[in-house]
Amino acid sequence: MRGRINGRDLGIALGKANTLIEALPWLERFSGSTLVVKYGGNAMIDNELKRAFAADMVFLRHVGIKPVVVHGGGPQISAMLKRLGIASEFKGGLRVTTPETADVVRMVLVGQVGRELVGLMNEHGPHAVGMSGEDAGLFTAVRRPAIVDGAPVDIGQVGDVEHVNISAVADLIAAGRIPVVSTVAPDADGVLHNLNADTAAGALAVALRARKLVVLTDVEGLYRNYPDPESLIAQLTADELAELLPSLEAGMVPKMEACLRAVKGGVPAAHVVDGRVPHSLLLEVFTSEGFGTMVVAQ
Ligand SMILES: Nc1ncnc2c1ncn2[C@@H]1O[C@H](COP(=O)(O)OP(=O)(O)O)[C@@H](O)[C@H]1O
Ligand SMILES: CC(=O)N[C@@H](CCC(=O)OP(=O)(O)O)C(=O)O
Repeated sequence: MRGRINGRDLGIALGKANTLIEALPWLERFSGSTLVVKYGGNAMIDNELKRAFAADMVFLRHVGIKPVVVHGGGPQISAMLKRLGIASEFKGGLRVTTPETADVVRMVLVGQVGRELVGLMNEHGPHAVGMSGEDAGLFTAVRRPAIVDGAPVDIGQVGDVEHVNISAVADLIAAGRIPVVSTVAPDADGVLHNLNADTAAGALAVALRARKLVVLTDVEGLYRNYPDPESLIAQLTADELAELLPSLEAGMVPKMEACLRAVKGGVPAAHVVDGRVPHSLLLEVFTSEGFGTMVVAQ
């Protein structure tokens, strides 16, 4: 039987009630809106964190917000390539992708990382549906080079999102499901491309006219002078970010480009938050203080 709140516990109980009521204005504001959440491979540290993430997505769904998950898996792909004796190489923050690498990327993202997240969310009920850019024509890719020292360098089957077929996810959202998107996609000729997950999340947030893009990673947010902890940026505008971009290092480049693309494409706010902190997404969405770094149009 449930214990009843008694006088001794009242302080703690009122604290819980205050936490719930602090969320009210944010629930009112965001209920009914679409939230694109990018869950980075580096933030998938242990099962407990992944479970907390899955519970957060289901929580959002239950309070009337429409989460769309785009997951990464860079470290997981690198681990599988190593097991298979295939070298990993990155240029300008993007993986050099041969046809053989592309097969491994698809196998790990679709068959392993995406599956696991879908399974964790579905422990709460039949909520999540996994799909990749190949399903229902969700993404069409266009080959992109890496930018190294200001110059384009060919890195194989790596793509940007050329076209999004929003009906592929809109139908799932309308049915009350949580789409969990793995970022591989065919180009116009049907050739499989590896999409950076930040890039794909930014493009999807714009196409879906999302209310927010939230990127979960393994740092507290964007640092002006990485890794000086004093230089963490709480908020910046698209113009300020555009100015800062050329000075950023590898992993942060696609992430901040995605935030910029989202905000310039009409998404009111893009956030980078620390996915190593359990429930960091709830702290960002439902507290007045917010969490991590927020990018706004102006
Ligand atoms: N200015 C910066 N602010 C924050 N992190 C930075 C910055 N420059 C480089 N980084 C690096 O970017 C990493 C995050 O990118 P990445 O490793 O690709 O993560 P994810 O798997 O979440 O996409 C951080 O762990 C950090 O080492
Ligand atoms: C082109 C490219 O670099 N694709 C990424 C896709 C996965 C990803 O983006 O994962 P994270 O978000 O965990 O970094 C890769 O192959 O690692």
